[in-house]
Amino acid sequence: MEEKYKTVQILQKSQNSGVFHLILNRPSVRNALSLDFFAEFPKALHALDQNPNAAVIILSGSGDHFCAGIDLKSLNVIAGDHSGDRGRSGERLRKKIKFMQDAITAIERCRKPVIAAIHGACIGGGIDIVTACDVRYCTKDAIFSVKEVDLAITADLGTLQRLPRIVGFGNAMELALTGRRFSGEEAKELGLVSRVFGSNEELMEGVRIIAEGIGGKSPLAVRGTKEVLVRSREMSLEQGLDYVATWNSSMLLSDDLTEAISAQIHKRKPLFAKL
Ligand SMILES: CC/C=C\C=C\CC(=O)SCCNC(=O)CCNC(=O)[C@H](O)C(C)(C)COP(=O)(O)OP(=O)(O)OC[C@H]1O[C@@H](n2cnc3c(N)ncnc32)[C@H](O)[C@@H]1OP(=O)(O)O
Repeated sequence: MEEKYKTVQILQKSQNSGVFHLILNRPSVRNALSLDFFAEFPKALHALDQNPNAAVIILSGSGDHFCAGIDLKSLNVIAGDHSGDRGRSGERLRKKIKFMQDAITAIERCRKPVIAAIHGACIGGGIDIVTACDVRYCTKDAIFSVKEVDLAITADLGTLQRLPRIVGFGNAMELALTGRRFSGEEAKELGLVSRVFGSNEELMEGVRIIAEGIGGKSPLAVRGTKEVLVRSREMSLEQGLDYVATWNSSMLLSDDLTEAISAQIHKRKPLFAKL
């Protein structure tokens, strides 16, 4: 039985496809991110990571928007504790920020691919989330903004680290310094999303097909591809090549390789054991 969450929801829309939906689920406040969210989100991802039936995760928002960023009412709770010694209250605040960062990084730690399906607004903390995802798609009417600077905040949950690696340093700097809104089409031009869909229905259907395609591949090869790509960002070319050689020195011994080759030769669909 899946755990019940207040801020997110896990759904499996079709049995056996391996595709699970993780939905930001506070539509009345446009899926704004409360402190509860930062506790529940990594738990939900961990549950999916550990679920052998889950091969791919689609992350989306319920209602009219993907995510309105940090819950502005929680910001007071997060940053408003000035009690006691200033050094100690600073240390408490640092601990909270690290806890929130960790919740977003849980996306990268998840062994299964996480695909963001973005519609409507994706603002501030929403950008922190989608830049940690493995693949991003959006609707034509999606609106993005690295909004933190307008709230007198230096974005601190990953956007300033991950966005430049996706759209390039200059583009990330311009978006983060201006906080300006940009469209789904511009997000595609920048390389922030891989494809733009005409409507939310088309987005969810298109992403489902893509996710099912990935879900039908060798779970070990998919896991290895995510792991090696994410880890290689921090490595030199030589270190990255060394890492993948070590990785494959065990993974290439798996039954998946023989199954994939046999399926290719016999022109049939491969069948892989779950992870
Ligand atoms: C330590 C710090 C860590 C992280 C920091 C992250 C920083 C950020 O995330 S910065 C970004 C903050 N977010 C925003 O500035 C966005 C604010 N919201 C909007 O711009 C709009 O709501 C919208 C997302 C464009 C959607 O517009 P619309 O559909 O017209 O809805 P509204 O009528 O504006 O809102 C409906 C309802 O939701 C409440 N709400 C919206 N956003 C938030 C939010 N971020 N936090 C809390 N509540 C939010 C809004 O107040 C309305 O509530 P009612 O009670 O119905 O009035």
